[in-house]
This record gives sequence, structure tokens and C-alpha cells, in this order.
Amino acid sequence: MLECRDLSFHYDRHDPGETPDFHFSFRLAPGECLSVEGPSGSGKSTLLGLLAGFLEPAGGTLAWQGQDLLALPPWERGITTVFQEHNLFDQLPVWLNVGLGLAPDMKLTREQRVRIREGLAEVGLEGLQDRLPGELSGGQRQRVALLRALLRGSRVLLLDEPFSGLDETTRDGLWALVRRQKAAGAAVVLVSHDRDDIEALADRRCRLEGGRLWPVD
Ligand SMILES: Nc1ncnc2c1ncn2[C@@H]1O[C@H](COP(=O)(O)OP(=O)(O)OP(=O)(O)O)[C@@H](O)[C@H]1O
Repeated sequence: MLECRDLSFHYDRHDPGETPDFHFSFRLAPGECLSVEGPSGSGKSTLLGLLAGFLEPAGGTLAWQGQDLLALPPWERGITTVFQEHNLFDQLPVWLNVGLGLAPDMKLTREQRVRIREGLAEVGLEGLQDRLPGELSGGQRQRVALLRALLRGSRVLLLDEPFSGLDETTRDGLWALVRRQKAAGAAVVLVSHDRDDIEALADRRCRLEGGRLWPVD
């Protein structure tokens, strides 16, 4: 269970802007997907940043199966985030960019190489394994980043509008990969406004408003 209890945060500001203080609480079982909707500026990236460990909360608790995650740096939390920007390594070919998810030291086993090749085919990138990210379209780069995150097999996946702008076939392939991760026990937080994505993947929906998460029926 991913358990987030009154995880709170506020930005230091000098202006009297309208950004509220944030207080996030939710529970997410292994294999479950929670979708988060909310208007621009409502705090969706802030929520993901707190969960991933890129922002430090002012208070509250965050635990996975009872283990305190706040005590751990981002890379030890077992959480993988896919942001809107793809964060690929420009100097590495596609297959190695994906491989970094499986072996951060880039020493890939035969099985891992096979898994990468299969994964690339599943998301419609067959034959592009030797290209550099700069030689791909935006949608292709998005698929590389997603595939890297999904093959990593993290216990918690944070997805920020991951399927926007993709054609249906590609999106279906990526949905299938996310479902497989769910079946393997990953808890997924999906930031999305896309009704199809939400219906395809989310077990529960919530909305971010006034700095808090509210359930949506
Ligand atoms: N570094 C910062 N300093 C001060 N305020 C910030 C900072 N980053 C974000 N904010 C404010 O915090 C609020 C939440 O921002 P956040 O980026 O989490 O929203 P969001 O829901 O992800 O928005 P979008 O959908 O546009 O990406 C906004 O009002 C934003 O102006």
C-alpha cells in the first residue's frame, strides 16, 4: 500500500498570489491506479514532485508497505516518474536509453536486450533502436521515455499526461504495458484529463482543487 497522509507543502512567495497550501492524503494498493485531474496550476506537478522526492514536504507521511519513503532519496524510493518532458540522453541510442531503465550501469544481459527489442516492437518503434533521440519525432521520444519507465518494473509509477498526442494504436500498446505493470503489483498515479486514458487505466479517480485531493465518482 502506498500511503500518503497529510503530505503538506507551500511555495515560498513574496507576492500574495492564489497558490494554496497543499495537503495531500490518499491510499493506493499495489496494482491500483489513481487518476488525478485538475486545472492548470492546481498542483498536479507539485504532488508528483513530493511523491518522487524532488520536493521536500513541510509535514505529513509517505510510506510504501509501511516503509517510510520520506527518509529515502528519490533514487531509492522505487518510484519511477514519466514527465511531460522526456529526459532522454541525447548521446545514447534508443535501445540504450530504454536499457538504462533495466541496468543503470548499461551492462545489459541477453534477456534484457531481448526484452528491450520486444518492448520497442510493442510500442511501434521497431527498427529505430540505433537512432539517437534527436533523430526521432516528439511522439517517438515520448514512447522511448515511457518504455524505459515501464520496463524498469518499479513498485510505484507516476505518469504525467503520458499518452497525449499519440495515435490510437501506439496508445493501446502503451496502455497494455501499464496494465502489465499493474498486474505485476505496481501502484500507478496517473495525471490525465483524457477520458479514454482514465477509463482504460484508472480504478479510482480524484480531482485536485484548493490544494487537496477530492474523490470523483
Ligand atoms: N517554484 C515555484 N514557486 C512558486 N510557486 C510555484 C512554483 N512552482 C509552481 N508554483 C505554483 O504552484 C501552483 C501549482 O503548480 P503546479 O505546477 O504543481 O500545477 P499543475 O497542476 O501541475 O499545472 P499544469 O497543469 O499547468 O502543469 C501554481 O499556482 C504555480 O504557480
